Amino acid sequence: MEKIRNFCIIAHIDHGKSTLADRLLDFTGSVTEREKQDQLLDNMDLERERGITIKSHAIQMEYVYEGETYILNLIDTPGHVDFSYEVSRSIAACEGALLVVDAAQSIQAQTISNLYLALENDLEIIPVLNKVDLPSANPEEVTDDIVDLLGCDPSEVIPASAKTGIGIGEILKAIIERIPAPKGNVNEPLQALVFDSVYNPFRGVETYFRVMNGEIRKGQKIKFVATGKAYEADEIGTLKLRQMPKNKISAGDVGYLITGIKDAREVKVGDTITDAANPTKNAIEGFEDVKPMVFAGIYPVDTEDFEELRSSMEKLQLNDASLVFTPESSAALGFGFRCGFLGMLHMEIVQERLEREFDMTVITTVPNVSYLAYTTKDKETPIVVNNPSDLPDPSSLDRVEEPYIKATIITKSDFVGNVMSLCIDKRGHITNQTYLTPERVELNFDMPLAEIVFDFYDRLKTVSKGYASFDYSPIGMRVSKLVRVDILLNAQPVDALSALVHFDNAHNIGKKMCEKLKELIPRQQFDIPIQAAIGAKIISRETIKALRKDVTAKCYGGDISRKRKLLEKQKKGKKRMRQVGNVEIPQQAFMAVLKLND
Ligand SMILES: Nc1nc2c(ncn2[C@@H]2O[C@H](COP(=O)(O)OP(=O)(O)OP(=O)(O)O)[C@@H](O)[C@H]2O)c(=O)[nH]1
Repeated sequence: MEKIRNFCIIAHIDHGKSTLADRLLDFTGSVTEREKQDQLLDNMDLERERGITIKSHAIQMEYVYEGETYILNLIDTPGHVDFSYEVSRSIAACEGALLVVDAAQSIQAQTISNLYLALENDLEIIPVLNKVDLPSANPEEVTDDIVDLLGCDPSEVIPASAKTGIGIGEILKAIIERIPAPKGNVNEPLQALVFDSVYNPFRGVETYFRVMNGEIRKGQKIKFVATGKAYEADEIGTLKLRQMPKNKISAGDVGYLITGIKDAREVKVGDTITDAANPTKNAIEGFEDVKPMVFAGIYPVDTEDFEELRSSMEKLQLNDASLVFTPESSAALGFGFRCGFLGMLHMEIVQERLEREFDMTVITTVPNVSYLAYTTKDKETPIVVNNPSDLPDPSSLDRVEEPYIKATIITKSDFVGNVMSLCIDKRGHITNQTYLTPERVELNFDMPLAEIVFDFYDRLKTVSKGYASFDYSPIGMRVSKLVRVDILLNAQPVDALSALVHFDNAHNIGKKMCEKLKELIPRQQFDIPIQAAIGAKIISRETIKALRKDVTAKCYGGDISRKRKLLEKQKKGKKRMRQVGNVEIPQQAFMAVLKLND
């Protein structure tokens, strides 16, 4: 165990995490030249075909230092804020972290948020100043920034280039000398932390774990503490470029487990694996069920495809444990599902996979966050509102609470004004402002999650000309004045177009919604009034004027095949349209509320 080092790499996006990992693998000879050319690529093709993530989640290197062979386990952390809980679990499996900072860009929002996670887990931090080869690098200044942030000595910061290989030997030396060896007792009952899992269509769920105490043996009867389920460890092993089956993995080490589990939901990141017969008394602390943050309806374009959609969603859930869904029905769209996602990125991935892997064309409705509503009858028991139609009638409503987040934004001082007005526009309250250097400012805001899940990040990039980085973490529920804005087309309410918005913005949003829908809904053979309403009160109105579009008008003469082609083309264009009453609504219209500022 003294010869094992478990570490992760934390960095802001694009600061060179993956490139550094590759360089470490090269330097330790974990990939031979041939493997680099042949097997690595083969492996990747295969993985691509099977639809498994190409990146490895943990990789083991061997490195000889001062005559002793060390085992270095590099544990990968997911990069996107949607998956921050998973980052915290990966971090919990390590004793140390390389904090990679780009020598041209210095410290950014995710550098800080990931650093805090690492410090909470008592990790030894090794600061790496990457990209020193860049002409635009500012090594002295950025080193000062790092020293200020960590309170370390400037000599502890390792200048490196993941591209040219500068400093890689120094980094390996620091990993061995500065990161403590894992602690743990081989003689105690098995206690292993699940930090990741992937779904492999041929072998079932592969679970990645770090043994904290005891050991896990091939064939052992094991149990997952949170789910309470027991399995046989069919195969265990360590992860090099490919899986290396082993007979046993002991305290301190990292490995994979295959048990024939076919449903990803049975393996939860953060859970503890233990021996079924002699279970540990101390499950690893801090287990959390991942909670979806964003909800939206998914409906088949063709109502007849509902059952097919259900079976596709069930299959998708087998390998995406964080996807949740329940059937719902909409007067406008018929039967579909209300789905919960970790964030907007996750929602896009799910929609994309339904189309690509299952050939389903779906309509997604306006996403919203999850609210809690209390009625005057019962002011204590909340009603969970994941769908605008679940909001109780305003007359019976006592109060509504919405989720808030703490946002961390780092930007240049020139853009502080712009960023502040954006955040205030998004109902944010500034809580802190710190000058990291005379040019760089860290701003903290408390903001409603609902305001940032949609277009916030894009607008932040615009107002800061790209010089702002952003991260957030949830801070609980707060009371808010919410109303539901309904949309009526041809005097018929279209429930799938309803949105929950803050009262102060409701009139403005209602007006913009009507204008946007007028743009997006194609003209039809009759006038279509569009109205926005809060309860029975109409707050805005537009009209789409009638038009008859005859696509075959151009086809004079008798060429029937050409005419058919045009009609076919027109049918395709309609694919993502839904007939609601006698109005055809294209997919974009259902998302119109998100694009009001375009
Ligand atoms: N010049 C120079 N470029 C580098 C260096 N390290 C990484 N890069 C480049 O920086 C870009 C981002 O590097 P990645 O390794 O993909 O960064 P990452 O942090 O893994 O990014 P994500 O995976 O998107 O989070 C790539 O274009 C790299 O080629 C370096 O030391 N010097």
